Amino acid sequence: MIGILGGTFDPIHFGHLRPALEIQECLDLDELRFIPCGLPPHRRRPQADMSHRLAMVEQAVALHPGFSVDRRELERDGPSYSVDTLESLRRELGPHVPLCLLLGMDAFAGLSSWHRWQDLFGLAHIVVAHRPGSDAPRAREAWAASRQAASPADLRAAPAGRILFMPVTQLDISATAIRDLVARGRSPRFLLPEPVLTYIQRHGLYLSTLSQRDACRQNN
Ligand SMILES: Nc1ncnc2c1ncn2[C@@H]1O[C@H](COP(=O)(O)OP(=O)(O)OP(=O)(O)O)[C@@H](O)[C@H]1O
Ligand SMILES: O=C(O)c1ccc[n+]([C@@H]2O[C@H](COP(=O)([O-])O)[C@@H](O)[C@H]2O)c1
Repeated sequence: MIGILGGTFDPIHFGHLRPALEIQECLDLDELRFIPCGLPPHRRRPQADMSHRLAMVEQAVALHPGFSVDRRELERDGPSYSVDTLESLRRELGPHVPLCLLLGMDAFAGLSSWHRWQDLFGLAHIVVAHRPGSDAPRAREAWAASRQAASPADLRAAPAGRILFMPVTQLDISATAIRDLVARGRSPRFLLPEPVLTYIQRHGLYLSTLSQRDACRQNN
């Protein structure tokens, strides 16, 4: 069984990595692929370039065997719709391999606004990680009634179509808060892996315009 976690990853942080690891272990996933999106469909353009976001994801996934990076959304033009990604994965994996799309509760709450959202269930299971401040009781009720899986074993029994809610360790970490800390000259250390922090510092990512000017002056 394969899991995928899509995200803007601007930057990747422990709020992505720890729940991903817990879900991978709990579901006994053979592989968990992180899929950085090229052009996020429902939000402003990312602050860091695609190449930087990819490099940070690569640094992070290298820390754990069983994690990998899938670049297909970066290599496609147009908005990175999940349904297109799942269709291309399904073509490669064939119809029988169980595939799990991992989402945080905040992303799950907006699922019915996604491009061709009804088709997602024919392509993958949906595994929802609880996230601090993001309970979505109405979305849960609406969706769970017909599709909720009772256990990880239910997911293995079919290639797609079920929803599983996973009570992972609650980490109140967001990429927005990390970008904000850096822009204010504060350290985001211990919210994200050290190699990712080093990468951010080395490339001067997320600095405010003022700090960018200072950094440029220091480099010249
Ligand atoms: N702390 C967290 N706990 C659980 N899930 C999370 C957490 N942070 C992100 N996710 C989930 O990971 C996926 C990718 O998230 P994304 O890259 O947008 O990170 P983010 O921290 O939400 O970013 P931003 O603050 O820029 O919106 C989404 O499904 C999101 O719900
Ligand atoms: O397919 C869609 O319409 C769609 C709409 C919103 C978000 N997504 C996907 O959901 C994942 C998390 O998105 P985000 O904006 O929270 O980083 C990422 O893989 C996006 O491509 C997908």
